[in-house]
Amino acid sequence: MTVVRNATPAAASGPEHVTEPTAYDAILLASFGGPEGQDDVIPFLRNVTRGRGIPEERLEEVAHHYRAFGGVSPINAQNRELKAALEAELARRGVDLPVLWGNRNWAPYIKDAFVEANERGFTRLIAIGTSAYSSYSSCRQYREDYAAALADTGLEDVIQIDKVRQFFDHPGFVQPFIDGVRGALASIAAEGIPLEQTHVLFSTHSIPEADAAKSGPAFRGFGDGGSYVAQHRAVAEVVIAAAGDAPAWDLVFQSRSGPPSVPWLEPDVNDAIRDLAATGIRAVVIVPLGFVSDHMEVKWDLDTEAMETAQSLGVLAIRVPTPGVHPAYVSGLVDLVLERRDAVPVADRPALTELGPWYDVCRSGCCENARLGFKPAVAGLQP
Ligand SMILES: CC1=C(CCC(=O)O)c2cc3nc(cc4[nH]c(cc5[nH]c(cc1n2)c(C)c5CCC(=O)O)c(CCC(=O)O)c4C)C(CCC(=O)O)=C3C
Ligand SMILES: [Fe+2]
Repeated sequence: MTVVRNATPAAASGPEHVTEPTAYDAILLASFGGPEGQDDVIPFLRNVTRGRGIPEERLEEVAHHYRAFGGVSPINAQNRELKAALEAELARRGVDLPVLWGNRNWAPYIKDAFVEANERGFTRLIAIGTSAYSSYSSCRQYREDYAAALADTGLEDVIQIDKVRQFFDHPGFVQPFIDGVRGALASIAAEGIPLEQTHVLFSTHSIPEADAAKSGPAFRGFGDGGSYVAQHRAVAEVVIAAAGDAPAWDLVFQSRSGPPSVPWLEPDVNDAIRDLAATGIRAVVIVPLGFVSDHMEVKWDLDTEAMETAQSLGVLAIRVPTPGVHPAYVSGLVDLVLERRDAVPVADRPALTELGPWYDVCRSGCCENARLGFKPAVAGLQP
C-alpha cells in the first residue's frame, strides 16, 4: 500500500501542526456515551438532543432501537474494551500514560474525567475522540464539550487539553476496513455472484447539509459536502484500490435525524440498496466507514434495518467489521498520541490520502455548527 504524504504547503507549514513536543500526563478517551438500562434511555436521548430541534417522533423511534437491546447501548462496553486495549498497547511499548475515559452524553462524563485528572495531579491531557472525520458532530462538538466541562469544574486554568488529529486516513483506522472488504468480496465470489453484480456501499452518519458545508477549514474549498464528504470519499477510494478487483461503489448515508424540512446528506443506505436491486445487483458489501465500533448506529441501522431491506429484495448483504479493537487500530491510536507528543514532522506522519495528515490544532471557525453558530471550544486556535 502506498503512503501519500501531504503535499499541501498551507497544511505543512501552517500553525495547525505543532512543532514543539508536549509532555502529556494522561490520555482522555472521549466518546459519545450510551444508556446502560431501560431507565437511562429517555434521559440519555434528552442529553443528546437538548436544543437540537429533533422531532418527538424521531426520539420515540430511536428509543425503540435502544429498548430492543434491553435499553443498553453497546458503546460503553466497547469503550471499556478499547481503554483496556490501549492500556495494554501502551504498557507493551513502555509508554507511561494513564488512560482516562469520559463521554459527552452519559456517565462517566467528560467532566468526571477532568475531576479525576485533577485529583491525580494530571494537568496536560491529550484526547482521543472516538470519531475519525471532520464535522460539527464528529469533531467540534467534542472540543466544545471539553470547554464546557472545564468551565463546569472550574479547571480551565488547571488542565490543558489537546486532541490527536482526525484520523480518517490513518493506516490503523483504514486497515480493518480493507481486511473486511477483501473478506466480504471473497465470500460473495464464493457464492458464485460475479463482480459486475456486486456493489460496495460505504456508509456513514448523515448530517445536515449545512453542517457538511462548514466541516473542516473553509480554505480547503471542498465545496458543498465540505471536508466531511471529501474525507469519506478519499478513504473509500483507498479501500477500493486495496480491495483488488475494483468493484463499483458509492458513498451512502444513514441514521438521519432532524425535521424533514431540513436537508441532510443523501442517499440513505436503504434507498441505495433498493435502487441497486432494481438495476440487477445481487450482492452488496456494506462498509460502516464512518464508525469506529459496532454501536447502535451499526447494530440497528445497518445490521437490523439495512439487512432487512436487502433480504426483502433477495440481495445478499455482508456488513464488514468496524475497527473496534483491531490491533492495527489500537496501535494506530497510540501512534497518534506519540506523534503529537513528540511533534513528529508532518512529512513523517502516515496518511493514506492526499487530504491528510489532518491538523493537530483546529482553526477558530473550523466545523462550526451551521445553525447554532459560535460556542467556545478548546484544542484549537482561539477564539
Ligand atoms: C456524525 C455523527 C456521528 C459519528 C461520529 C461520532 O461517533 O461521534 C454520530 C455518532 C453517534 N450518534 C449516536 C447516537 C445518537 N445520535 C443522535 C443524533 C445525531 N447524531 C448526529 C451525527 C453523528 N452521530 C447528528 C447530526 C444528530 C442530530 C442531533 C445533533 O445535531 O446533535 C441521537 C439522537 C436521536 C437521533 O436523532 O438519532 C442519538 C441517540 C451514537 C451512540 C450510539 C450508541 O448508543 O451505541 C454515536 C456513536
Ligand atoms: Fe449521532
